[in-house]
Amino acid sequence: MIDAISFKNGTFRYLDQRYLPLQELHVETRDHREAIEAIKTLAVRGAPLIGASAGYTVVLGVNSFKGSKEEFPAYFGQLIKDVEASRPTAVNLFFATKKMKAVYDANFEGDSLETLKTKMTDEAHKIYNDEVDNCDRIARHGVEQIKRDCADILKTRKLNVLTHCNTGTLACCGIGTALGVIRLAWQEGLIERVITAESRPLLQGLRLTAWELEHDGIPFISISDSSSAFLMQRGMIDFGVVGADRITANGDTANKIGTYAHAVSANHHGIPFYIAAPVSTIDITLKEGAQIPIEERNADELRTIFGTQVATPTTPVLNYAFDVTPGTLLRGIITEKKAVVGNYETGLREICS
Ligand SMILES: CSC[C@@H](O)[C@@H](O)C(=O)COP(=O)(O)O
Repeated sequence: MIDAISFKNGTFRYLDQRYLPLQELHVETRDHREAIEAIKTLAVRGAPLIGASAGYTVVLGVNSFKGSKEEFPAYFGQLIKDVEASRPTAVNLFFATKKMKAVYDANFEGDSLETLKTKMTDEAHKIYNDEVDNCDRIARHGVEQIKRDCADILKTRKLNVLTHCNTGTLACCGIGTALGVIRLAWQEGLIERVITAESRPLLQGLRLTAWELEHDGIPFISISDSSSAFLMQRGMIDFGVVGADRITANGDTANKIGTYAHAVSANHHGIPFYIAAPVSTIDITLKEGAQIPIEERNADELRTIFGTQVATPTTPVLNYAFDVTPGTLLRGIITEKKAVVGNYETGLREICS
C-alpha cells in the first residue's frame, strides 16, 4: 500500500499529491510550518489524512520548542491555532487538535516536556492507526449495505459505481472510506466498473482515484463532473458512494464540490447514494449543513489549469472547495460503527455518544 504520510524519528514524510500521477515526490520535514503549508496547498489532503497530518504537525511544533516550561503554554496555544487555521471544512483536523490538546491538559502539570513530547507522539500515531482500522470496518459495513440495497440487480449482473474526488489511501491512511468500500466490493466480485468523476478544479478524481484504481487493477472510467446525470439516465450507474469532510447531526454532509449535484441526480433516478466516513468526520455539535464553514479557495485554481492560464487574470471567480448534500438525499451514512440508515438524528447521535 502507498504511504501517503508517515512519521519516524521526529520526521514527517509525505507524498506530495499535487504532482500525482505524473511524479511520485516524497517530502521530508521536521518543520511544523512546512507541514501546515502542505495541508494548505493540498500536498496532503482528504479529511482523515488531514486529521492524521494535523496530529503529526503538532508533534513537529512541540519538538521544535526551545523555551522553558513556563513559556510552553503560550507557545502551544499559538501552535494549535496555526494548525487549525490551515483548512476550515474537514472536521477531522479539529478532531485531531482536540485530541492533542487533551494530552496536553492531562499531562502538562505532572510531566517534563520530554515526557509530554513522547505522549503527544504516541497520540498522533494512535490517530493515524485508528483511521487505518476505521477504513476496514467502514468497508465491511458498506459492502453489507450495498448487497442489501442492490440485491435485485446482483441476481443478474455486477454493479457500476460512481465516486467523486479521492477517498482512498491517499486521503485516509488505510484502504480508504468510499474507495475502501469499492475495493472490498470489487474483491467480493460485486463491481463491474468504477466511474470516477474528475473533481474540478484540482482533479482529485481524475488524477488520484484513477491512479489508485489502476494500481489495484480495478476497472474504471473517468468522466467530467457534469456527465453523471446523463450516465444515470442511461442506466450506467447503479449506486454512488463518496466520502465526507463534515457531517452534521441531521446527516447533512459537506464533501468535495460537485457531490451535491451527483446526489440530486441519483435521487431523481432512484439510485442509492451513500456517504462513507469515519465517526471523526461527524460534527454532532452542528445541527445542519448551513452551519458548516465552507472553504473558498484561490481564484487562480479555476483561472489556470496546472499553471497554464485559461481565463484572464481579472475574471471574477467563486471557488468553493466543498458543497453540502442534505441528509435527505442520502441512502445511508456508512461509518466504522455501523451504517446509519433512516433517522440520522438518532442514529448519528447514538454512534457519537
Ligand atoms: C475520505 S476523504 C473525504 C473527503 O475529504 C474528500 O472526498 C474530499 O472532499 C477531499 O477534499 P480535498 O480538498 O482534496 O481535501
